[in-house]
Amino acid sequence: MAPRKLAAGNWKMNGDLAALDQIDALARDHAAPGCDVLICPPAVLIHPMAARVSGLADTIAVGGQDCHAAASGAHTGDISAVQLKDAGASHVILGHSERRTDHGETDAEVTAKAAAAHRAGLVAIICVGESEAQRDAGETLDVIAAQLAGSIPEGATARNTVIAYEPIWAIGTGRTPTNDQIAEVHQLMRDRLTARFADGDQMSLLYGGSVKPGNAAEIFAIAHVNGALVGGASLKASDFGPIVSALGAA
Ligand SMILES: O=C[C@H](O)COP(=O)(O)O
Repeated sequence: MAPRKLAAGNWKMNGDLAALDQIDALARDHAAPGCDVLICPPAVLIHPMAARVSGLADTIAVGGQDCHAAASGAHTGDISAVQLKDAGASHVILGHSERRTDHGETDAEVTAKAAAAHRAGLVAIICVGESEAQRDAGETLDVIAAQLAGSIPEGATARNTVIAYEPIWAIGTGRTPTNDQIAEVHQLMRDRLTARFADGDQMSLLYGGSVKPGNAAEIFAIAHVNGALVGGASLKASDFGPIVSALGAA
């Protein structure tokens, strides 16, 4: 079985209730059979967005951007995977570089969060990616291999886990790696996942970092790129829709 195609939008700390209209426009204008579509809005929008998509003919999944490793407890400001599920989420992004940088998240913490997501019945989208200094130092493949080894729990399967490669220097910058650089990392990820997990050959691998309507088709043609994790261009249906369509056509 081939990995599932996934177009995932990460709204980060953007959007409000009025922005939910983008969901209607996306569903109306950009159906892409055979391609899963996911939006991860700020936590306060998960439940209203889930309610909004439940009325749509073409399903759009809703996800969180982080979760705590515990199911409940005295953790002010945090949200558990169980609560995300209860609010209507089916996925959660974990280990995004902005979480690793802004909140000091370690590989071990990402693993614990992913295990919690799996226990709650969520698909964990686990992010890895090198800094510009690491790429310049020729350390990219070692960094990615180490993050993969350290950030994925043992119970991961192709059904409950997606891996996203996001070079930190490409996020929100308008810069992207060359196709060969993306291919090299995605081949490494496929090899490592296949070696470690029984169905690692079926895990979806996303590329993220300045994906736009203008470069999406080219990126989706690269081997072992099964979709995208999109930031800025996921905020408007007029940008995200063509990316979804490009993935559907790939
Ligand atoms: O999670 C999404 C990524 O950080 C990519 O963001 P971007 O598409 O704005 O570069």
